[in-house]
Amino acid sequence: MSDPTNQDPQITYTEIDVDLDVQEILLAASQHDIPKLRQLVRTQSTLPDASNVKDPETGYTPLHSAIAACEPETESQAQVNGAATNGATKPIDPELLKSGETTVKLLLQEGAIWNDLDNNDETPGCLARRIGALELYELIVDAGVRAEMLLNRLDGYEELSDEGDEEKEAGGAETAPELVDASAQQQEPASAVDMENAAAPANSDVTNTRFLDSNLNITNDRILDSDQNGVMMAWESDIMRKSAKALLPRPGLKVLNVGHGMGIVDGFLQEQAPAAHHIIEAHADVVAEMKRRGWDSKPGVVIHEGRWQDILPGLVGAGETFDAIYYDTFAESYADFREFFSEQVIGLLEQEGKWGFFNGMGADRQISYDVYQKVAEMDLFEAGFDVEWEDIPVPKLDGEWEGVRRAYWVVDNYRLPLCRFMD
Ligand SMILES: C[S@@+](CC[C@H](N)C(=O)[O-])C[C@H]1O[C@@H](n2cnc3c(N)ncnc32)[C@H](O)[C@@H]1O
Repeated sequence: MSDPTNQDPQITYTEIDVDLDVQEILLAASQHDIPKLRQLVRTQSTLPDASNVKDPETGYTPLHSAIAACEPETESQAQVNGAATNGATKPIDPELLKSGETTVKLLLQEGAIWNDLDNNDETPGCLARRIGALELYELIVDAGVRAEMLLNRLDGYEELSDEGDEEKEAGGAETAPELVDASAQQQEPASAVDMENAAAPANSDVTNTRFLDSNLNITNDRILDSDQNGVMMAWESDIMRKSAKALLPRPGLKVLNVGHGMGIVDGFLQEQAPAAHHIIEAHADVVAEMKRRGWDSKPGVVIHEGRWQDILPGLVGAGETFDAIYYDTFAESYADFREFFSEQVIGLLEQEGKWGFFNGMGADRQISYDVYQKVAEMDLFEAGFDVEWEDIPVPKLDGEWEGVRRAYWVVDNYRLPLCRFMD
């Protein structure tokens, strides 16, 4: 057994120094003391990553501390100025908010991670939103957009390189964490969110292939993969109905749906009486189920068995075009989605056509949802599309997740996208 009194004094002093350094930075951040904070994070600190230190008890980073300092007091239930109150929250002092903004901007410039988690599972943006500091929330969202755009570009850059490709395809190289829960390990910040299920790893090729090789559990109200991830759930029906109606406003149009799942959106598309209805589906179990339900004998329906990556070039080559396109796949990354709209939709959509997608990116945390809405908007713009968003309230889903590995939907409103070619 070791003797606890026999410690190396050097180590003890170093630990104390490190702790004091951390507390000094966090204090300067919470006091919005810009000169001191700048000095500490730039020059004075011996810490390797001074902008991202953490309080061991709360998990607060300097960003958390700067934002938390703006939290308005709750007027005491008991008495304020002698009168009883209802416990309402006071507005944030404008001066405090202003100094908070300057501090947050400085920290972001100095490399503070926008989505690091504290011990309460909150990112700095979550904290800002909870206390009503919306100006600070927007600063963090913008930082998230910049980080994600950069990472997405770097991801594309890596793909151009020949070297190491085999390793990447074998699943060895791609370790970038997903947008939401990677936040705690954000020295290598997040990237490549999954389009729907944030529980699935972000390596699109390997993950999609593994998903397509796995057995599915298909019931009346859900499809689960072999890891109990929700592939599709009946609570999404209202979203599917509204998407189908927005895409096909009148009968006689030509539509393409990518990803049949439970056939919910395809059912609603059928109700709009399309002249032709193409469906691409890659999973053998889903294809078998759709045939069992007679989809292959519905008038005007054409089923393409396989991945859209393999099917669409043939359709483009054959000169097929559509008035409406819908995209809702599973276990694909944002990079796949971007490839879909920037490389494929362009060749398939009629000039006056409309297209949409299941907008589940980052939906297990409001700030991630907001960041990815902006990222998608910018990439859609770059690819030549305008997008309109319609907010649809999502009912409370508390009972829905029983038996599902992870709740992939947490935010209050679904933002339904409707995209068109720019004028
Ligand atoms: C979320 S479900 C679609 C749900 C559908 N919107 C509905 O209303 O029921 C996703 C579907 O996409 C399919 N899928 C996944 N990757 C695909 C790919 N690369 N190409 C085509 N289909 C794919 C899955 O097998 C699954 O059936």
